[in-house]
Parts: sequence; C-alpha cells; structure tokens
Amino acid sequence: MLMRAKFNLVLLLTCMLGMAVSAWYLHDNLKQEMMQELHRNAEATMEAAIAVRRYTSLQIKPILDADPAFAFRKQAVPAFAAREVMALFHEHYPGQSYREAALNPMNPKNVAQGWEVALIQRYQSEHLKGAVTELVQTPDSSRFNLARPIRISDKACLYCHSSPDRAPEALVSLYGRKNGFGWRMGDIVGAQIVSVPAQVPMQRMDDTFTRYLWLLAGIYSLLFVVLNLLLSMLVLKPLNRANALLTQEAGQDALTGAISRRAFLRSLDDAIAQATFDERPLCLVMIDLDHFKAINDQFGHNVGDHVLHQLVYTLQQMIKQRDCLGRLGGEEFGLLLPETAESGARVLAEQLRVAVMLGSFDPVPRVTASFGLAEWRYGETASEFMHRADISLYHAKRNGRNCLYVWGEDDHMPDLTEPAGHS
Ligand SMILES: Nc1nc2c(ncn2[C@@H]2O[C@H](COP(=O)(O)OP(=O)(O)OP(=O)(O)O)[C@@H](O)[C@H]2O)c(=O)[nH]1
Repeated sequence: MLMRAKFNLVLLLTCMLGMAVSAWYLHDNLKQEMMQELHRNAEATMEAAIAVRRYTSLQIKPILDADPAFAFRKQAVPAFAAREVMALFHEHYPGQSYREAALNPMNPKNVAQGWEVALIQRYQSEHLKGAVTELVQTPDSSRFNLARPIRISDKACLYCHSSPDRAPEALVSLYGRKNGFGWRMGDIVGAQIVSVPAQVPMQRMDDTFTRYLWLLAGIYSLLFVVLNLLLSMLVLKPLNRANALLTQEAGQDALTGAISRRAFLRSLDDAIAQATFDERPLCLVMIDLDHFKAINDQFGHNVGDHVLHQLVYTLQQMIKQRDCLGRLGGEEFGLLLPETAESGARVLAEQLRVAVMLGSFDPVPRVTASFGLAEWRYGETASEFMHRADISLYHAKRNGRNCLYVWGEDDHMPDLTEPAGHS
C-alpha cells in the first residue's frame, strides 16, 4: 500500500510537471502562430495600401499633372487614394482599418489620435526605420497593429507641404493655410497604420489550447490508470504472493502475524513431549470468532481481514511469551498454554473472551468469540488432545457463543471414540 502510494505520488507529480511543461510549450507555440497569422494579414493590407499609393503616384498623378485643366485633385494624392481604396476594401472586412496618421496633416481626417501620437513621436525620437507591431488588449477588444513610418524622401512631397505659398492654390483653398506645411526632407511626419481585430484568432487559440489540455489530461489519466494496473499485475501481486509464501515458510500467518497451522502443530508436539518429560500441566484453548461470515458479508472482506488481525493483536497483548497462538484456519485459532493447569487457563481464557468482547474492531461495532478449553491428559496424543479442545469449542458455540466451555463441564459430553487426526 505504501509502495503504491509512493509510486502514485511520484507519478502524479511527474504528470503534473508534464502537463505544465506541455501546456506552457503549447500555449507559446499557439500564440506565436496566432501572431504570425495576424502579422501576415496586416502585412497583406499594408502592401495593398502601398501598391495603391505607388499606382497613384506613378500612373495617375503624372496624367493629371500634365493637364493644367485638372490643377490640384485630392484623388491624385497617393495618401488620399490609399485611404479611400482601403476604406472600400475594409467594407468586406469589418474591424480592419488602414490609416495614415500624421502629427500635422493637411487633411483633418489624418490627425493622429492618442496612441498614434505616441507611436509617431517614438519613431521620431528613436529614429526607428522599420515596422512596429503590437497586440493591444483591452477589456472590450483585442487588436493587432502594424505601423510603418512616413518619412519625406521624395522632393515632390515638398511641393505641397513646404509652405502655403508654394502649394497649389486649389489645395490651399481646400484645406487652408494652417496645417500640413513646414515638412522637410527626411522628416518623419506620421505613420501608416494597419489595425486588424484579434478577438477571433485569440478565441480560436484559447479553444485549441483548451481542447489540447483536455486531450493531455485524458492521456495522462489513461497513463495513470494503465501504470497502476501494471504495477498491481506485474509488481504488487507477485510481490504479495512471494511475501505470503515467505512468511508461511517462516511459520507465520501473513495476515494476522500468528504462527501458521503447521508451525502450531509442531509446537503442540513439542509441548506434549515437554509436558511428558516434566510432568507439568498443559492446556489448549480453541478460539473461534462468532458469526464472522456475517461480518464479511456486511462490512466486506477487507474489514474481515482487519478484524482477524486485530483479534490476534488483542490476544497477544494478554498472553505470556512462552504461550503459543496459532491460526488453524479461517477464523479459528489455537492457544497453547504450557505449564498451565485448567484452573489458570480457565481464568485467562475468560479474560481473553471479555477483552475481545470489549475490544475495538472499528468499523465493526461488536465482535465476540467462543472459547473451548481442554487440559492435556498424561499419555494423550496431540490429535486426541486437539479433538477434545475442538469439542469444547463446539459446546461453547452450542451454548450460545461468546462464552468459554471447559472440557468435562457437561456430563452429557460425547465419548472420544474416534479422535480427529492432524498433520
Ligand atoms: N475476511 C476473511 N474472512 C475469512 C478468512 N478465512 C475465512 N474467512 C471467512 O470466515 C467465514 C467463516 O464462516 P462460518 O464458518 O460460517 O463461521 P461464522 O460465520 O463465524 O459462524 P460461527 O463460527 O458459527 O459463529 C467464512 O465466510 C469465510 O469466508 C480470511 O482470511 N479473511
């Protein structure tokens, strides 16, 4: 039992550690995959916006610029074109957005808000060149943002953004003279920002993670059960059998700790030889639990075993070292009392009976035993002696159990014509 408990404790700790490491590894991988997926989505949107920008600047703007009739058209501004096209595109992908946020834009729609301002200022102060990504989680929503700096690298930009005096009249009359000027080559004036919703991928990740955790828990539980079965079948049962065999060989009953029937019969022969030699008295008490079958039936075999073990413990507390208690079979025990005459054995047997009756055999509320006593008669064989003690026990049972019967108490006892043999 102790071995199984230790094994299970180590197994449980190993399983828990295995679960924790697997869960951490899995969560980390799933999160990385989700971030990569979000990044790919955002990047595709960003590339689409850049493509629109380039198309406008390379193919639309030159046509319009060549025709004075068109003067300034906002539709030919790459940033405007990108924003408008992406707005149409995002009608089919609600929640996604593309913005060209600037600290000092001409078009008020492009004014940077809240965290966009902080981002652009970071670009400016840290001179960041590449893309910046972040997963923003609030109680209401989760978003993945991809941003790239807008740096003035084309002199053509300054045509509109250096000063109101140089800018096309149509542009100034559309947006006014106040905002969107003073830009210089190399300035970071804003950021292109793609924002994609992350709730769905995150929910998907959580679902997958939960499913995998259940699967892992199932696998570990199965492992737990299978290893326990294997432990029982391949280790504990053979070990217990070997133990029982060893203790039996050693002359001890494995369950109760009393000596075995074979060893008891050997002791009986020795005791008779000694009593013959010494001409000293010798008594034998047969002890049998009352209604033990009912205890097994009501409380189960394990409790029955416990009662047997407890009975032997109770008896052994009260007998002398030279006395010999043996389990003769089932719930029947023999107690050999060397150098003890009937009068002394009677007192001891009665004390043992009361001790059993008052003893604690939890969870069984009350346990009693019947006692049969016989004193050895000079010249009597072991089997004749045992047979008389057995008959005394039989009378104790017949007299209502939980009592002691001493050989010879009853005048109507049967004659001992055929003593039972023993090996
Ligand atoms: N738990 C347990 N039960 C055992 C063991 N050996 C024998 N038994 C049981 O002991 C019971 C003995 O039943 P019976 O011979 O009818 O005796 P009883 O019920 O005590 O009745 P009386 O002796 O007449 O009072 C049987 O049910 C056996 O299965 C054992 O090692 N452990």
